[in-house]
Amino acid sequence: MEKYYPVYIDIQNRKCLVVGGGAVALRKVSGLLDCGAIVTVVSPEFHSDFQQIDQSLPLRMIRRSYQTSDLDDKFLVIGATNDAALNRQVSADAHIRNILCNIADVPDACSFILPAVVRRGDLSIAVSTSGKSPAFAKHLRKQLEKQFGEEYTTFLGLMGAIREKLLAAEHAPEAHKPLFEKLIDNGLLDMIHNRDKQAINRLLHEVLGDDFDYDALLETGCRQQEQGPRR
Ligand SMILES: C[C@@]1(CC(=O)O)C2=NC(=C\c3[nH]c(c(CCC(=O)O)c3CC(=O)O)Cc3[nH]c(c(CC(=O)O)c3CCC(=O)O)/C=C3\N/C(=C\2)[C@@H](CCC(=O)O)[C@]3(C)CC(=O)O)/[C@H]1CCC(=O)O
Ligand SMILES: NC(=O)c1ccc[n+]([C@@H]2O[C@H](COP(=O)([O-])OP(=O)(O)OC[C@H]3O[C@@H](n4cnc5c(N)ncnc54)[C@H](O)[C@@H]3O)[C@@H](O)[C@H]2O)c1
Repeated sequence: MEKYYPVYIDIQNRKCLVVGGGAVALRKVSGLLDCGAIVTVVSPEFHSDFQQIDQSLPLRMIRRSYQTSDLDDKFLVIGATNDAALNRQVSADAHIRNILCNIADVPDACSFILPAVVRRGDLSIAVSTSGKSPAFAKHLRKQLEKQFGEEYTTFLGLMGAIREKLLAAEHAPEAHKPLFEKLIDNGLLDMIHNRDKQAINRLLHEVLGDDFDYDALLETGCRQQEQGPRR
Protein backbone atom coordinates (compact mmCIF):
# COMPACT_ATOMS: atom_id res chain seq x y z
CA MET A 1 0.00 0.00 0.00
CA GLU A 2 1.17 3.55 -0.71
CA LYS A 3 1.77 5.51 2.47
CA TYR A 4 0.64 8.94 1.19
CA TYR A 5 -2.01 10.17 -1.25
CA PRO A 6 -0.54 13.18 -3.14
CA VAL A 7 -2.84 16.20 -3.56
CA TYR A 8 -2.65 19.96 -4.20
CA ILE A 9 -4.85 21.82 -1.71
CA ASP A 10 -6.51 25.13 -2.55
CA ILE A 11 -6.11 27.15 0.66
CA GLN A 12 -7.06 30.56 -0.77
CA ASN A 13 -9.09 32.47 1.83
CA ARG A 14 -9.07 29.45 4.15
CA LYS A 15 -8.32 30.05 7.82
CA CYS A 16 -5.07 28.35 8.81
CA LEU A 17 -3.26 28.22 12.16
CA VAL A 18 0.45 28.01 12.87
CA VAL A 19 1.50 27.17 16.43
CA GLY A 20 4.97 28.46 17.35
CA GLY A 21 6.91 31.60 16.46
CA GLY A 22 10.43 30.40 15.63
CA ALA A 23 12.31 30.18 12.33
CA VAL A 24 10.43 27.07 11.26
CA ALA A 25 7.03 28.66 12.03
CA LEU A 26 8.10 31.74 10.05
CA ARG A 27 8.78 29.55 7.00
CA LYS A 28 5.42 27.82 7.35
CA VAL A 29 3.53 31.14 7.80
CA SER A 30 5.19 32.58 4.67
CA GLY A 31 4.35 29.47 2.67
CA LEU A 32 0.69 29.64 3.67
CA LEU A 33 0.43 33.40 2.95
CA ASP A 34 2.07 32.86 -0.46
CA CYS A 35 -0.83 30.55 -1.30
CA GLY A 36 -3.52 33.03 -0.24
CA ALA A 37 -4.46 31.63 3.18
CA ILE A 38 -5.77 33.73 6.08
CA VAL A 39 -3.25 32.95 8.78
CA THR A 40 -3.28 33.10 12.57
CA VAL A 41 -0.02 32.40 14.38
CA VAL A 42 0.08 31.85 18.12
CA SER A 43 3.21 31.87 20.26
CA PRO A 44 4.51 33.53 23.46
CA GLU A 45 7.54 34.76 21.46
CA PHE A 46 8.17 35.59 17.82
CA HIS A 47 11.31 35.49 15.66
CA SER A 48 12.22 39.11 14.79
CA ASP A 49 11.73 38.46 11.04
CA PHE A 50 7.98 38.21 11.59
CA GLN A 51 8.13 42.04 11.53
CA GLN A 52 9.33 41.88 7.91
CA ILE A 53 6.12 40.27 6.68
CA ASP A 54 4.07 42.60 4.46
CA GLN A 55 1.52 44.31 6.76
CA SER A 56 -1.18 44.17 4.10
CA LEU A 57 -1.25 40.35 4.16
CA PRO A 58 -3.96 38.60 6.20
CA LEU A 59 -1.82 37.59 9.18
CA ARG A 60 -2.88 37.78 12.83
CA MET A 61 -0.18 37.30 15.46
CA ILE A 62 -1.35 36.25 18.93
CA ARG A 63 1.27 36.55 21.67
CA ARG A 64 0.41 33.78 24.14
CA SER A 65 0.55 30.03 24.56
CA TYR A 66 -1.58 27.75 22.34
CA GLN A 67 -5.11 26.90 23.50
CA THR A 68 -7.43 24.35 21.93
CA SER A 69 -9.97 27.01 20.94
CA ASP A 70 -7.34 28.41 18.53
CA LEU A 71 -8.48 25.59 16.24
CA ASP A 72 -12.06 26.88 16.08
CA ASP A 73 -13.04 27.50 12.43
CA LYS A 74 -9.62 26.43 11.13
CA PHE A 75 -9.19 24.44 7.94
CA LEU A 76 -5.59 23.44 8.54
CA VAL A 77 -2.98 23.66 11.30
CA ILE A 78 0.81 23.46 11.35
CA GLY A 79 2.57 22.83 14.65
CA ALA A 80 6.15 24.11 14.86
CA THR A 81 6.97 24.60 18.51
CA ASN A 82 10.02 23.28 20.36
CA ASP A 83 7.72 21.55 22.87
CA ALA A 84 7.17 17.93 21.78
CA ALA A 85 4.25 17.32 24.16
CA LEU A 86 2.50 20.49 22.98
CA ASN A 87 3.02 19.50 19.33
CA ARG A 88 1.37 16.12 20.12
CA GLN A 89 -1.52 17.94 21.83
CA VAL A 90 -2.07 20.12 18.74
CA SER A 91 -2.07 16.99 16.59
CA ALA A 92 -4.60 15.19 18.85
CA ASP A 93 -6.86 18.28 19.01
CA ALA A 94 -6.77 18.61 15.22
CA HIS A 95 -7.46 14.89 14.70
CA ILE A 96 -10.63 14.97 16.83
CA ARG A 97 -11.86 18.00 14.86
CA ASN A 98 -10.96 16.55 11.44
CA ILE A 99 -8.61 19.48 10.78
CA LEU A 100 -5.69 18.86 8.44
CA CYS A 101 -2.50 18.81 10.52
CA ASN A 102 1.25 18.93 9.95
CA ILE A 103 3.69 18.86 12.83
CA ALA A 104 7.17 19.87 11.63
CA ASP A 105 9.45 16.84 11.66
CA VAL A 106 6.98 14.50 13.39
CA PRO A 107 5.47 12.44 10.56
CA ASP A 108 3.40 10.13 12.76
CA ALA A 109 1.59 13.17 14.22
CA CYS A 110 0.81 14.52 10.70
CA SER A 111 -2.27 13.95 8.55
CA PHE A 112 -0.21 15.42 5.68
CA ILE A 113 3.52 15.94 5.15
CA LEU A 114 5.21 18.68 3.17
CA PRO A 115 7.17 18.07 -0.02
CA ALA A 116 10.17 19.98 -1.35
CA VAL A 117 8.82 22.19 -4.15
CA VAL A 118 10.09 23.80 -7.36
CA ARG A 119 7.79 26.53 -8.70
CA ARG A 120 7.87 28.07 -12.14
CA GLY A 121 4.69 30.11 -12.37
CA ASP A 122 1.81 27.66 -12.56
CA LEU A 123 4.16 24.69 -12.80
CA SER A 124 5.04 23.14 -9.50
CA ILE A 125 7.07 20.00 -9.01
CA ALA A 126 6.67 18.49 -5.57
CA VAL A 127 9.12 15.91 -4.28
CA SER A 128 8.44 13.61 -1.38
CA THR A 129 10.37 10.59 -0.19
CA SER A 130 7.41 9.55 2.03
CA GLY A 131 9.53 10.77 4.91
CA LYS A 132 12.42 8.38 4.18
CA SER A 133 14.95 11.14 3.41
CA PRO A 134 14.01 14.85 3.56
CA ALA A 135 17.68 15.63 2.78
CA PHE A 136 17.32 13.76 -0.51
CA ALA A 137 14.01 15.54 -1.29
CA LYS A 138 15.91 18.83 -0.91
CA HIS A 139 18.81 17.56 -3.06
CA LEU A 140 16.43 16.51 -5.83
CA ARG A 141 14.59 19.87 -5.61
CA LYS A 142 17.92 21.67 -6.21
CA GLN A 143 18.69 19.49 -9.23
CA LEU A 144 15.21 20.11 -10.67
CA GLU A 145 15.66 23.87 -10.15
CA LYS A 146 18.65 23.74 -12.50
CA GLN A 147 16.78 21.63 -15.03
CA PHE A 148 13.54 23.65 -15.11
CA GLY A 149 14.17 27.30 -16.06
CA GLU A 150 11.91 30.37 -16.25
CA GLU A 151 10.79 29.39 -19.78
CA TYR A 152 8.34 27.01 -18.08
CA THR A 153 6.51 29.99 -16.54
CA THR A 154 5.91 31.52 -19.98
CA PHE A 155 5.19 28.14 -21.54
CA LEU A 156 2.42 27.36 -19.05
CA GLY A 157 0.99 30.89 -19.30
CA LEU A 158 0.72 30.32 -23.04
CA MET A 159 -0.66 26.75 -22.83
CA GLY A 160 -3.24 27.90 -20.27
CA ALA A 161 -4.40 30.78 -22.48
CA ILE A 162 -4.62 28.50 -25.54
CA ARG A 163 -6.63 25.94 -23.58
CA GLU A 164 -8.96 28.64 -22.27
CA LYS A 165 -9.55 29.98 -25.79
CA LEU A 166 -10.21 26.50 -27.22
CA LEU A 167 -12.55 25.61 -24.34
CA ALA A 168 -14.46 28.88 -24.73
CA ALA A 169 -15.14 27.94 -28.35
CA GLU A 170 -15.96 24.27 -27.75
CA HIS A 171 -15.76 21.66 -24.98
CA ALA A 172 -14.07 18.91 -26.99
CA PRO A 173 -11.26 17.28 -25.01
CA GLU A 174 -10.71 14.51 -27.58
CA ALA A 175 -10.26 17.04 -30.41
CA HIS A 176 -8.04 19.30 -28.30
CA LYS A 177 -5.68 16.60 -27.04
CA PRO A 178 -3.70 16.16 -30.31
CA LEU A 179 -3.36 19.95 -30.65
CA PHE A 180 -1.67 20.24 -27.24
CA GLU A 181 0.49 17.23 -28.04
CA LYS A 182 1.62 18.81 -31.32
CA LEU A 183 2.62 22.03 -29.57
CA ILE A 184 4.54 20.10 -26.91
CA ASP A 185 6.18 17.64 -29.35
CA ASN A 186 7.17 20.29 -31.91
CA GLY A 187 9.49 22.23 -29.67
CA LEU A 188 7.34 25.08 -28.33
CA LEU A 189 9.31 25.08 -25.08
CA ASP A 190 12.66 25.41 -26.87
CA MET A 191 11.27 28.22 -29.00
CA ILE A 192 10.21 30.07 -25.85
CA HIS A 193 13.60 29.39 -24.30
CA ASN A 194 15.26 30.86 -27.43
CA ARG A 195 12.75 33.76 -27.50
CA ASP A 196 12.07 32.90 -31.17
CA LYS A 197 8.74 34.68 -31.57
CA GLN A 198 8.58 34.06 -35.32
CA ALA A 199 8.93 30.30 -34.92
CA ILE A 200 6.36 30.31 -32.11
CA ASN A 201 3.78 32.15 -34.20
CA ARG A 202 4.46 29.88 -37.18
CA LEU A 203 3.78 26.84 -35.00
CA LEU A 204 0.69 28.39 -33.40
CA HIS A 205 -0.79 29.27 -36.79
CA GLU A 206 -0.02 25.84 -38.24
CA VAL A 207 -1.53 23.90 -35.35
CA LEU A 208 -4.32 26.19 -34.14
CA GLY A 209 -5.11 28.72 -36.87
CA ASP A 210 -4.39 32.34 -37.68
CA ASP A 211 -6.21 33.91 -34.75
CA PHE A 212 -3.77 32.44 -32.24
CA ASP A 213 -1.06 35.03 -31.64
CA TYR A 214 1.77 34.71 -29.11
CA ASP A 215 1.65 38.23 -27.63
CA ALA A 216 -2.15 38.36 -27.44
CA LEU A 217 -2.31 34.92 -25.78
CA LEU A 218 0.41 35.82 -23.27
CA GLU A 219 -1.50 38.94 -22.31
CA THR A 220 -4.59 36.85 -21.46
CA GLY A 221 -2.33 34.41 -19.61
CA CYS A 222 -0.98 37.26 -17.44
CA ARG A 223 -4.46 38.64 -16.77
CA GLN A 224 -5.59 35.19 -15.55
CA GLN A 225 -2.62 35.05 -13.16
CA GLU A 226 -3.41 38.48 -11.74
CA GLN A 227 -7.02 37.60 -10.95
CA GLY A 228 -7.72 37.56 -7.22
CA PRO A 229 -8.90 34.78 -4.93
CA ARG A 230 -11.84 32.74 -6.14
CA ARG A 231 -13.50 31.95 -2.81
C1 LIG B 1 10.85 18.71 2.22
C2 LIG B 1 10.85 19.54 3.49
C3 LIG B 1 9.69 20.51 3.37
C4 LIG B 1 9.49 21.46 4.54
O1 LIG B 1 9.95 21.20 5.66
O2 LIG B 1 8.84 22.48 4.28
C5 LIG B 1 10.76 18.58 4.65
N1 LIG B 1 11.89 18.57 5.34
C6 LIG B 1 12.81 19.43 4.80
C7 LIG B 1 14.14 19.51 5.20
C8 LIG B 1 14.80 18.76 6.21
N2 LIG B 1 14.19 18.19 7.27
C9 LIG B 1 15.14 17.56 8.04
C10 LIG B 1 16.43 17.76 7.44
C11 LIG B 1 17.78 17.26 8.00
C12 LIG B 1 18.28 16.10 7.19
C13 LIG B 1 17.42 14.83 7.25
O3 LIG B 1 17.04 14.38 8.35
O4 LIG B 1 17.13 14.29 6.15
C14 LIG B 1 16.19 18.49 6.27
C15 LIG B 1 17.21 18.93 5.25
C16 LIG B 1 17.85 20.24 5.59
O5 LIG B 1 17.36 20.97 6.44
O6 LIG B 1 18.90 20.50 4.97
C17 LIG B 1 14.88 16.88 9.32
C18 LIG B 1 13.71 16.00 9.46
N3 LIG B 1 12.54 16.09 8.75
C19 LIG B 1 11.66 15.17 9.20
C20 LIG B 1 12.27 14.48 10.30
C21 LIG B 1 11.59 13.47 11.20
C22 LIG B 1 11.61 12.08 10.72
O7 LIG B 1 12.12 11.75 9.62
O8 LIG B 1 11.11 11.24 11.49
C23 LIG B 1 13.58 14.98 10.44
C24 LIG B 1 14.66 14.55 11.37
C25 LIG B 1 14.63 15.32 12.69
C26 LIG B 1 15.65 14.71 13.61
O9 LIG B 1 16.76 14.38 13.17
O10 LIG B 1 15.30 14.57 14.79
C27 LIG B 1 10.36 14.93 8.70
C28 LIG B 1 9.75 15.50 7.61
N4 LIG B 1 10.31 16.48 6.83
C29 LIG B 1 9.52 16.68 5.75
C30 LIG B 1 9.66 17.73 4.85
C31 LIG B 1 8.46 15.63 5.66
C32 LIG B 1 8.91 14.50 4.73
C33 LIG B 1 9.37 14.97 3.35
C34 LIG B 1 9.69 13.83 2.45
O11 LIG B 1 8.76 13.04 2.18
O12 LIG B 1 10.81 13.70 1.99
C35 LIG B 1 8.39 15.13 7.10
C36 LIG B 1 8.09 13.62 7.21
C37 LIG B 1 7.26 15.81 7.89
C38 LIG B 1 7.13 17.29 7.64
O13 LIG B 1 7.88 18.05 8.29
O14 LIG B 1 6.26 17.66 6.83
C39 LIG B 1 12.21 20.27 3.75
C40 LIG B 1 13.11 20.49 2.51
C41 LIG B 1 12.64 21.71 1.77
C42 LIG B 1 13.56 22.13 0.68
O15 LIG B 1 14.69 22.57 0.94
O16 LIG B 1 13.10 22.11 -0.47
N1 LIG C 1 12.18 21.14 9.18
C1 LIG C 1 13.21 21.81 9.60
O1 LIG C 1 14.00 22.33 8.81
C2 LIG C 1 13.46 21.99 11.04
C3 LIG C 1 14.64 22.58 11.46
C4 LIG C 1 14.80 22.78 12.81
C5 LIG C 1 13.80 22.36 13.67
N2 LIG C 1 12.67 21.76 13.26
C6 LIG C 1 11.57 21.34 14.15
O2 LIG C 1 10.69 22.43 14.33
C7 LIG C 1 10.64 22.82 15.70
C8 LIG C 1 10.69 24.34 15.80
O3 LIG C 1 11.93 24.79 15.31
P1 LIG C 1 12.40 26.30 15.48
O4 LIG C 1 13.81 26.38 15.02
O5 LIG C 1 11.41 27.21 14.87
O6 LIG C 1 12.38 26.40 17.08
P2 LIG C 1 12.46 27.68 18.03
O7 LIG C 1 12.93 27.17 19.34
O8 LIG C 1 13.17 28.80 17.36
O9 LIG C 1 10.95 28.13 18.15
C9 LIG C 1 10.03 27.46 18.95
C10 LIG C 1 8.82 28.36 19.06
O10 LIG C 1 7.79 27.65 19.75
C11 LIG C 1 7.12 28.60 20.56
N3 LIG C 1 6.37 27.91 21.62
C12 LIG C 1 6.86 27.27 22.72
N4 LIG C 1 5.85 26.86 23.51
C13 LIG C 1 4.70 27.27 22.92
C14 LIG C 1 3.32 27.15 23.25
N5 LIG C 1 2.92 26.52 24.36
N6 LIG C 1 2.40 27.68 22.41
C15 LIG C 1 2.78 28.30 21.27
N7 LIG C 1 4.08 28.44 20.90
C16 LIG C 1 5.02 27.94 21.71
C17 LIG C 1 8.21 29.49 21.08
O11 LIG C 1 7.68 30.75 21.51
C18 LIG C 1 9.09 29.65 19.86
O12 LIG C 1 8.66 30.75 19.09
C19 LIG C 1 11.87 22.13 16.34
O13 LIG C 1 11.59 21.78 17.66
C20 LIG C 1 12.06 20.91 15.48
O14 LIG C 1 11.25 19.84 15.93
C21 LIG C 1 12.49 21.58 11.95
